[in-house]
Amino acid sequence: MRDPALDAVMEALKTVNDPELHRDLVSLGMIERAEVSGGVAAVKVNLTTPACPLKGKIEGDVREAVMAVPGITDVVVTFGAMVRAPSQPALPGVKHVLLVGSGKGGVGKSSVAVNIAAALARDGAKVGLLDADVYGPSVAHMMGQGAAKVTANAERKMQPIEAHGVRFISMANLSPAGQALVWRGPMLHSAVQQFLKDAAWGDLDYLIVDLPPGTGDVQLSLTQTVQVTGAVIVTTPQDVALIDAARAIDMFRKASVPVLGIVENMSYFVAPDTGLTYDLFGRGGSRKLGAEHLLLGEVPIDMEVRKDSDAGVPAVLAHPDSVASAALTQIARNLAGQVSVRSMAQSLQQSLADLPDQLTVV
Ligand SMILES: Nc1ncnc2c1ncn2[C@@H]1O[C@H](COP(=O)(O)OP(=O)(O)OP(=O)(O)O)[C@@H](O)[C@H]1O
Repeated sequence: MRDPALDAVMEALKTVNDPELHRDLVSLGMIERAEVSGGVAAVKVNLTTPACPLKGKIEGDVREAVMAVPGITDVVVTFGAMVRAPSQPALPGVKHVLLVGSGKGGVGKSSVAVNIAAALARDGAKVGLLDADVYGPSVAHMMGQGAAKVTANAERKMQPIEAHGVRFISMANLSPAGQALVWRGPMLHSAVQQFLKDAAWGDLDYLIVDLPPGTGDVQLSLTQTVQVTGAVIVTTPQDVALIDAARAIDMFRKASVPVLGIVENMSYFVAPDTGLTYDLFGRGGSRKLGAEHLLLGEVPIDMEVRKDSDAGVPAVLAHPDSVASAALTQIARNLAGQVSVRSMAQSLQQSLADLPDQLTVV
């Protein structure tokens, strides 16, 4: 028997749009459960990522729409999440490979990659982190696992190390500490292949890859080895960094890797004693990279970010309430949001392509 109160709640939910996907929650299949009992509605929304940047807005919109239904006196909104895999998942079990690159060194690419990974994992996503910065691997140290060694499992696959809720592999955990790696292109190609394909990553929503700075062999090798969902470019706002960042963007464009957004690191500095803000490198400079590139966020220079890195705990976990950590957390969520939008657009395109020819809109 149909429940008219439940029907009315479902009708109300059809008026609530996902703010990023611009379609209603019902037709997107995001309402996992809706019940009405004694005037109280219980609605479970299945998000496209646990790191949804607009969870609060969706909750507010659902509440408002359902409370407007006559007879409803309260509404309880709960959330679940399932990251959608693209039609061609990157690797078996790995839904999305996301590259973190930069035009030049020292702009904070590894710090951003580590904090994005930790923030997504804290939000409930299954996250891996591959340190492909084979010349200057710093991820192991930043994760507090500089001395750990990668072992082989029963299937003779590399077993990623786990820390802060993230599975990761870094060259630093394979080579004796302090030894420089003198590798040439083909060796690098096979090392990156092995890290990706011969590691027991297990099921992952996101595999974050910390690339070496610049536009070289490793970057190309990666884009040729797996289906990459997209790349993030980390830059400081100063002109010399932006020129190199533009080069990195161009490289990804040529390799057909979508650039999902820009992270402006070391954007500004707030003096802890006076509270005054200094735009040391010219805050907002990354907008010069062009309006078509989404700015995922601006991270201030914060001594805690550096200290936490050195102490082996990502800042988003060690000091979650600092301005820099809040920015990094929001960047991770904005990135997850971009991945959802891309996946949705891809699956819509796919369903259009699957339509019989006579139905295709011309
Ligand atoms: N927002 C920030 N505030 C303060 N220190 C930062 C910030 N971002 C990064 N750092 C520090 O700057 C240094 C360089 O950062 P990181 O190693 O992440 O850069 P990178 O671009 O990956 O460098 P490389 O190209 O050499 O691998 C580190 O000491 C790091 O702790």
